[in-house]
Amino acid sequence: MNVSQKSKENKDVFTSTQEVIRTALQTMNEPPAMYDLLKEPMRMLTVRIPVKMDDGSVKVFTGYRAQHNDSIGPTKGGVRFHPDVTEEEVKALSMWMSIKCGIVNLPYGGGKGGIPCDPRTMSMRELEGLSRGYVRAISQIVGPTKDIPAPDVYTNAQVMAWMMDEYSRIREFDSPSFITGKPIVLGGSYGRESSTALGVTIVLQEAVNMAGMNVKGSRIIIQGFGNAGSFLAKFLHDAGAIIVGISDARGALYNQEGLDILELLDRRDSFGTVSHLFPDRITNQELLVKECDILIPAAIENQITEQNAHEIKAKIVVEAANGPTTYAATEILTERGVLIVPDVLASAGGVVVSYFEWVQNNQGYYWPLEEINEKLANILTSSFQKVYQTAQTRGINMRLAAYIVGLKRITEAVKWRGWI
Ligand SMILES: NC(=O)C1=CN([C@@H]2O[C@H](COP(=O)(O)OP(=O)(O)OC[C@H]3O[C@@H](n4cnc5c(N)ncnc54)[C@H](O)[C@@H]3O)[C@@H](O)[C@H]2O)C=CC1
Ligand SMILES: O=C(O)CCC(=O)C(=O)O
Repeated sequence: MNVSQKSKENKDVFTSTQEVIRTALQTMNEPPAMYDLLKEPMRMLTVRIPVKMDDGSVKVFTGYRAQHNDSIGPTKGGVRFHPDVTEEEVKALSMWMSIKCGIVNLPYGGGKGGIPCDPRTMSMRELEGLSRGYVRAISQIVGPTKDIPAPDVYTNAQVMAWMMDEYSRIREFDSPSFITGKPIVLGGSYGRESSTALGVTIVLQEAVNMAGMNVKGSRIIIQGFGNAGSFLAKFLHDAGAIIVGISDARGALYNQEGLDILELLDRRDSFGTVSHLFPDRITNQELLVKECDILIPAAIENQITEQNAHEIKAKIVVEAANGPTTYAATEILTERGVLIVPDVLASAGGVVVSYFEWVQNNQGYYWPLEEINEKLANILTSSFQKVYQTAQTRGINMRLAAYIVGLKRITEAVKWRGWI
């Protein structure tokens, strides 16, 4: 796909998010001014970041940080390093974060950052320069009580550590609560690394119960084998599911008898790539329409569209990725009786444990893993039920229901503050 097609797709992601927000607010009888406030991030910063590359040249990168709405509290959300990042995509991602935080009741609004770049072709020294340069460029608008970044696609605990160190140097005091997803030794939380996948597993279990199915013995396809996808494959494999398909940026693997997940986990690289090691690779698009009971997109946006929604075989789609299904495809799948657990609910485990990390940093007292996972399970189980019941009671699809649940707290906060 060429650059202009990608940027058109990202624009579509942004405008269709606006449409779902508009419909949700209308259903909630909110005044038009509420939509005017929430249809765009309240702040969008674009920065230029010069980085000295290993060959002696200077490369200037573009960076974005979007802050959607801070009526409930500081904004929160990951930073993405990926070649396809665009301004529209980062804006949409920040809007989804607001809704996600609203659904799981966190004292945050949504934020998101991104840099169009390809970390797979950069050295560690260049990546460190880029991570530190990004923090210097956005330092005025971020901070533990303003906007708290975290990992997303192709960023990890090492990138968070560099960013935290740079911020602490600028402010001249140690600031662990500036960012989450850090290594444990620097104030990271137990369970953050696996939290997105654990959250997906918890809501998947709820969805399976509602559909009268069992995780054990279910045939599952997972698109994406990075942080979210790889932990998910392990958790679901351990729960007795048969993982029949996985994929990464280079292709996909499918075997209706089940893949050898432990071997794939062992051989994947640090960017979540493994499919190129096998000769019988298929494409990501071919994988999505293969036979399975449950489909879990856990990579990037716009994967299930009007083009392939009719061919999806799964009975349940659980969105670990942000924005993998277009709204038109949501309607087609719902019409076909496919139960969708939307991204803003299914992928909320990461930000929930990021919140726990921030709380622990602020109080300087750290919780054991069992306590974190138990708190996470309670939040996500009740959030699933809230969204599911809203969908049932109003006779609407799960995505619109999730937006209504998520927007409710934001609109309340906006009104109490006297903004509208
Ligand atoms: N890491 C986190 O805490 C959270 C992540 N998410 C979402 O989960 C999704 C995956 O994120 P992570 O696992 O953290 O990223 P990651 O960087 O660890 O892994 C990304 C995976 O997607 C694959 N990928 C990249 N470009 C692709 C393409 N064009 N087509 C197919 N596959 C491609 C990569 O090969 C890799 O397997 C994203 O949508 C992210 O926003 C959501 C909530 C939290
Ligand atoms: O952990 C966080 O703060 C945010 C994670 C994130 O970017 C997401 O849920 O999409």
